[in-house]
Amino acid sequence: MPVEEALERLLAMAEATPIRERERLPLAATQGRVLAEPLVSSLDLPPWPNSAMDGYALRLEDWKGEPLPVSQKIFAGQVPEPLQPGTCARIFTGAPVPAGADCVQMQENTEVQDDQRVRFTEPLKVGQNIRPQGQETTIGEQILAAGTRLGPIEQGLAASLGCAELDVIRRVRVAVLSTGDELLEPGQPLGPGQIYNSNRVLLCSWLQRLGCEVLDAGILPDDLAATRERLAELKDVDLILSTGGVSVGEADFLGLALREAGELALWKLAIKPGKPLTFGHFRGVPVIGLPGNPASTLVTFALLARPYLLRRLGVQSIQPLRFQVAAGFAWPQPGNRREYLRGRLEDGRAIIYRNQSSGVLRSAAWAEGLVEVLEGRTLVEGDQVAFIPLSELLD
Ligand SMILES: Nc1nc2c(c(=O)[nH]1)N[C@H]1C(S)=C(S)[C@@H](COP(=O)(O)OP(=O)(O)OC[C@H]3O[C@@H](n4cnc5c(N)ncnc54)[C@H](O)[C@@H]3O)O[C@H]1N2
Ligand code: MOO
Ligand SMILES: [Mg+2]
Repeated sequence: MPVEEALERLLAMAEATPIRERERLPLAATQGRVLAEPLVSSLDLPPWPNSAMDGYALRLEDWKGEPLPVSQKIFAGQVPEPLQPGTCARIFTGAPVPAGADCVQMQENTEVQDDQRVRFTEPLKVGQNIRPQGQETTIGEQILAAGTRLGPIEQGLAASLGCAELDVIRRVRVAVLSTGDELLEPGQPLGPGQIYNSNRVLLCSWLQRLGCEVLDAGILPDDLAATRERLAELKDVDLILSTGGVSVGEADFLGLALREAGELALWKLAIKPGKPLTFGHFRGVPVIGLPGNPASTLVTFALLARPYLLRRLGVQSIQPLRFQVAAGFAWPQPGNRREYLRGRLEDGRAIIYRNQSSGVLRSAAWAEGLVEVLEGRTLVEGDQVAFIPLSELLD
């Protein structure tokens, strides 16, 4: 199955089981969360016309080339008197423009005379250096759509509109399961035949960055009965995300357990790394089985599980930024799967890590992004390839 089709099917399944429960949170606690309601402005921004510069406010008509006396001084936070005709007002950035004034000259373009009157040394236009009321936002305008993910910028924007709390979709509850008899948690001495579990922490901390509630379901031995049992225990979650045990080996039981339960939906993708990615349900709970090789786990989580999770929350824009760059490497052998090579940009070209084995997580730590090579494609140096920054995928 081509990658696009797999993604479409995953997204369709996500849309069929949207998470709708919401909670009201203090603004500062909404980082990474998804807006449940459109954010509509209850004020004009700015609420009143204000000065964009430190200088002098005046009515242009009053200025006939002669210096003007200063009738008041207005700081940000103060409420000015209406401007006396024939005068100017000393004004500072962010201070309200007095009624009657229609432009501000910055102080660099003025000279204060000995008699304290102000001479304007440069031409002026109506509206100059005034930020009009409602220039950014007017009352009733929709500022952010429901389904927007909140980050520092959106939080800042909500604060500028006076929101102290926001309604967000509750977190997705994800159980993370690592499968494999060979796995050992870091911190213990490695025995013969063992390797440390790297997928667990990789996924748990990635999910946390995405705003998920993570339930660490530990390590599952390679055993069909144990797999069935553990899957059955994880019934209060929105998704079971496992790694390993999805290929065709005699110790790969995850796909088998789903097939047995009659709910295996997706298997064998034209993606490298990540071919055996598995999606299904176990007694109604969605299960995504990521392939166990660490780089396969990473690529399939980034490109398939992440958008699935975001879509469960109602997020519409899930496509990461990608751009075309010149390949700084050759790709002489066309593949029958779409490849996501761990690469970086050097002198404007994409170069790739020397070892692209799906077992080598170090390739991704070295990389700045995924270089997409389409199925059937060959490349000579200088050909255009798509580059997806990893930073786009991590949050
Ligand atoms: N005969 C075939 N063999 C394999 C095929 C195939 O099509 N035919 N596909 C290969 C591909 S592609 C992949 S990817 C792997 C996927 O295998 P599984 O998802 O079943 O994963 P495991 O076999 O359990 O483990 C694979 C590999 O990854 C290591 N691993 C697993 N979990 C972790 C973890 N939590 N932390 C670190 N490393 C982990 C595990 O030790 C294995 O080395 O199958 C190929 N085989
Ligand atoms: O798809 Mo497996 O693609 O070697 O990592
Ligand atoms: Mg296997």
